Amino acid sequence: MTKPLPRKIAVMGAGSWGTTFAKVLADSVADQGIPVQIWARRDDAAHEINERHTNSRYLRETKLPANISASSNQREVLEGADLVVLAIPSQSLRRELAVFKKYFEPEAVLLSLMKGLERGTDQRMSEVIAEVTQFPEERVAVLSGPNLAMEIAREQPTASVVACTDPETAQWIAELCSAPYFRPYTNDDVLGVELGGIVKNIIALAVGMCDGMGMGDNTKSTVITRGLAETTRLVLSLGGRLDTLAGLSGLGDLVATCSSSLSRNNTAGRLLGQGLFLDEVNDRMSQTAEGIKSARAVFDLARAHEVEMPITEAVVMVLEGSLSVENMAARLLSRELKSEGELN
Ligand SMILES: NC(=O)c1ccc[n+]([C@@H]2O[C@H](COP(=O)([O-])OP(=O)(O)OC[C@H]3O[C@@H](n4cnc5c(N)ncnc54)[C@H](O)[C@@H]3O)[C@@H](O)[C@H]2O)c1
Ligand SMILES: O=P(O)(O)OC[C@H](O)CO
Repeated sequence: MTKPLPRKIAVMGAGSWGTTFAKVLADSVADQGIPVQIWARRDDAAHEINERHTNSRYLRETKLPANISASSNQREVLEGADLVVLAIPSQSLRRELAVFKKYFEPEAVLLSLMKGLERGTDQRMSEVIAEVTQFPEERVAVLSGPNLAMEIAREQPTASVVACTDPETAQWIAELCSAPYFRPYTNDDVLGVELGGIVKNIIALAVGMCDGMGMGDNTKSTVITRGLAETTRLVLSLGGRLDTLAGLSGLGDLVATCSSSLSRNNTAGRLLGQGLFLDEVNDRMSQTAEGIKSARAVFDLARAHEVEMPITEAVVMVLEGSLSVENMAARLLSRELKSEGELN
């Protein structure tokens, strides 16, 4: 361990990923006697975690380890926490941070699990965190990878990536979340890791739309591959690295999300492909599908940097009602022919 062990770990958000990642942490640090405390918005969710060691709304019957507790009081959860994990919907982060930051320990490390881009500012979550808290980038990290919460809650093996510009911080976090069924790698390309996790949600919406319209595996593979190409163009133009996109937080997460019926983004896309209106899809989704809100921000960011992202553009048009799902394929296929290797 490169830094001292944390006295306590706080996880802000008791949804499916916040609760599951709290379990990963708790399983990882159980022998070291480090408590993991979850902040739940609702009292009844905190009560259920404390009394029954379950969070049935999100994780059904999964039993949570004994060293996890919960509270709906932000101050109680954050006081004494040297590692703070943030797992709430991306569009609400800025507002919630304004409250959380009053209780952060001055030397705490902040870790984002979120995979959205802020609408209006086009900022990644690590950028929002740094701006609102004024914490130095050495103490702001992100975790991203092929991490469907329900599979990890069932302890099915997976890997992920902890990214921070400070390798020592990334290593410290990786050691704290290394469980028998969860293997974290480290990376210093924060932008590449974070954007891979954001854009894959939009590509998963597109894949879901194709599924919903009854298209087959050639179509799916084409969207995934060309989705990776446009993600790569964006990441490279903003200073991220190509090898990051070939890794778990790039290709790995893209494949998992686009293939899985557990994915909320894939599911939302499928419902749109089946002909539901966006309002109807939103009504049916009880959980966060980040791509729906982030698509416009990603497209704006790409345009500001003159990066072509045709799949993202088509998804934005479908979401905003200026293109029907039925016409999406025709629009993408009628573009000017080009060489596959062109990254710009
Ligand atoms: N679920 C997954 O498999 C998974 C995996 C990796 C990353 N993520 C990312 O983690 C983040 C959280 O996702 P999740 O799956 O836990 O979402 P979720 O919808 O399951 O839960 C969201 C949690 O945030 C709370 N919340 C909702 N609105 C809020 C608000 N306005 N302010 C504060 N809290 C609010 C909810 O009460 C809930 O506890 C997202 O960015 C998602 O993309 C999810
Ligand atoms: O359910 P989704 O679509 O938010 O995807 C969950 C994770 O990001 C997969 O890694």
